[in-house]
Parts: sequence; C-alpha cells; structure tokens
Amino acid sequence: MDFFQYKHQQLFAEQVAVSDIARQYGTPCYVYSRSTIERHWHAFDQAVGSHPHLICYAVKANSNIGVLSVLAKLGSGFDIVSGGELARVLEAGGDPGKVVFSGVGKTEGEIAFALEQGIKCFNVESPSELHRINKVAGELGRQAPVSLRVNPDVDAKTHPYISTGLKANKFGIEREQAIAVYRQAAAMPNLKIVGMDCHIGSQLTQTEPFVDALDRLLELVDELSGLGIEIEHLDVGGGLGVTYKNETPPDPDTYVQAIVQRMQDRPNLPLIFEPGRAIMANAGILVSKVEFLKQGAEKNFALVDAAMNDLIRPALYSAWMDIVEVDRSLVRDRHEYDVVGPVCETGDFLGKDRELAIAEGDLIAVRSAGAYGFTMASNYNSRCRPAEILVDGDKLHLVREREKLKDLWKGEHKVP
Ligand SMILES: Cc1ncc(COP(=O)(O)O)c(C=O)c1O
Ligand SMILES: N[C@@H](CCCC[NH3+])C(=O)O
Repeated sequence: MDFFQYKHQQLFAEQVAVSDIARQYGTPCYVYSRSTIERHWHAFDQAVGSHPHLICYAVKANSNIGVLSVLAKLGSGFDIVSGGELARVLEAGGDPGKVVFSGVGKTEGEIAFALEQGIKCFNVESPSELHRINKVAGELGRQAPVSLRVNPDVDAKTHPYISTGLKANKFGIEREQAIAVYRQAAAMPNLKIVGMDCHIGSQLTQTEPFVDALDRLLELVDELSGLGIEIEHLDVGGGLGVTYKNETPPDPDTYVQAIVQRMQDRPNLPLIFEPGRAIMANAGILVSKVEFLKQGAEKNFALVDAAMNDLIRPALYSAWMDIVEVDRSLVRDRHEYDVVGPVCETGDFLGKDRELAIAEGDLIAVRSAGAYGFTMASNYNSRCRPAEILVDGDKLHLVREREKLKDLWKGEHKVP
C-alpha cells in the first residue's frame, strides 16, 4: 500500500493532506511517512527469515535524527561512513554495537571515536587503513573488529557515478589482493578479523550482479577458512534500486531470497544488509510551491521554490523524478514545463518536459525524494535548507526546522 496517495484528488501523506502540511510549515519541505519507513525495513528483515542477520540501514540516504530514531526503535543496525553519521545514530538512540563503519577515508579521530563507542566493525577499504586502525586501537588499548570490503569486480549495470564494485572504482580491496590483505590483518596485534564485506553500487535493478558478487565473496571465505582465518559474518552491502519512472527492480523479498538461497549450506554465517535507498526513497516527497509560470521562446518554465540545492539528483545524475500536482481538483490548463528552481545555474532543474496542470501559487510534489534528498542539500546561493516533517498516521512531527537566515552564517566571522 502506498502511503502517499490521492483522496478526493488531494495528495495525502498517510492521513494528512499535503497541502495542510505546506500551509503549516511552508515550502519547500520534505515530508516522510513513518509507516512506509517501517514497512520497508520489515520487508528486508522478514524476507531473511530465520537466517541470522542484521539490517544496517545506510545512514547517508537520509540521516535525519527523527528518521534514525524510527529505525532505532525497530532494532535496526546502521551503516555509517563518517564520525558525523555515528554521532547522529547515537543521538537518535541507535545501538553502537549494531553499527558498521564503511568509507575509504576514515580519519584517526573517527576511528578512535568509533572504537570508544564499541561499534560492530570497520569495513576496511585499503591496507593503509588497516595499519591506521591497528595503530589507533593499540593506542587505546583495544582490539578493533575488522571486515575487509572486497571489490568483487562485477558490473552493477547502474549509472557510472554510483557504481562502486568495478576495478576502475576507488572502493574496496581488489579481489586478487584480498587474501594477502587478510593475512596482513591477521598478523596485526590490535585487529580482530570478523567479517567480509562488499557494496557494488546503488540503484541496481537486477538481482544477478548481487548474486555474482556474493559467489565471488564466498569463494574467498572458503579460501580463507583453508588458511585458518574464519569469517564470522558476510556483509552484502546495499544498492537495491527503486522505481522512479519505469525501472523494475526486484522487490526486497525477491532480492533477499536470492541471496539467502545461496547461504543455505551456511546456516551459521550471519548476513548483513545495508539498504539505504530501498528503505527511504519512496518514503519521502519534496513539496514545493509554483512561484511563476514563464513562457520562453522554446519552452515553458515552472519556476518553483525548491532548487538544486534542496534536491540535487536531477542536476547531478540527470535523474528522473516524478513531479505531481498536490491538488488535482483545481481546474487548470495542462502544459509541458521544465520545472526549475531559483538558483543561478542552467543545470538547476527538478524535471524537464513535464506535463502539469498548474497555476502560480499551486503546490507540486517531487516523489521518491526520501533518499539522497535532504542529505545532499546545500546552502548554495545562500538558500536556507528546507524543513523536514515526519507524518505518523494523523500526527505531524517537525523533525527538522527550516533554516533561518542567521543559520546561514553560523560560525562565520567578520574581519575587523
Ligand atoms: C558502503 C555502502 N553501503 C550502503 C550504501 C547504500 O546504498 P543504497 O542506498 O543504494 O542502498 C552505500 C551507497 O551506495 C554505500 O556506499
Ligand atoms: N547519492 C546517490 C547514490 C550514491 C550512493 C552512495 N554510495 C543518488 O542519489 O542516487
């Protein structure tokens, strides 16, 4: 069931009319559905069934404290890529013992912070990082749990900017070197090898690359076992795609089943999943107001009050995101528009060539904007970042206030 749907031609978020939310909190604003977040998380968790596992939501997709607190209450784990994300998880009430720390450039400070908090493990992306973790752990008198992120060299068949599992990508340790690096890790006194990890890219719409990657990892697990190095968990990463337009990704159940089936003869090797987009994308929309309609020589423009600084995916990846009218009861002529924001960049668009029945002052919503929306927002053009509202049935929670002008120069100083 979709928790963003029309009732009497009005777009609703759960039981609240989106136009009421806009009236109360202004635009632009992100609106999230708690039920959708929970349903998506459970879809992963239940699909794994009795195989031991942990769902570690990828915080980068949407790191709002309100969102994280919903997931923490479900008992979710978290995949983080910075000390900042760890701090958010802790603030939201997440369990550090269920946190895996990915990312290619962990600093000494971040490693120390994570060790002190007792995270589940570091997903290590290079031999240099192993040395660094070993050093910091030694200084703190601790043993650091580590898992190597192996780059399995499979083609994820996704946008080149968001593919991560190819030899040409900066992520992970090459498959051919993995055994040697595990041996190095085994010889370091302050490390404890606990797992193996991979993440081959984002917005994948086929199951096959995931299964190929898993098979490649399992070969390595067996080879390591022969060398006396036992892997205690296998982290298959995130990356499951969603439908923005006409993509047909497998649903979480089909994707998870394909992976769990491969694990049937390894019932004691726990799995970790790191979904981000599949949990959050369709749990959120970006609501914006039409400021002006403008007729150009070749195109009609709908100038709206949200821009690339609020939602950069269309500008950055030419990503197509659905744009809909919030109130379809209004009588309007239907025209084709480029939906653009006020930022001074030609690339500032939310959608091109969209048929919409709108007038100045009307509301539109960009759908599937719950993942990589606010987390990639900036203050470019000195624009205040939008409010974020979480809907829970008929209740509204303002989970992030709209930034105020003073927030724009917080921490900056005039020169005497
Ligand atoms: C290491 C890691 N894990 C998980 C994710 C989440 O990916 P997605 O949002 O595609 O599920 C990412 C981002 O692609 C990532 O880099
Ligand atoms: N930010 C990207 C995906 C990158 C995933 C991060 N590893 C998007 O909006 O689609």
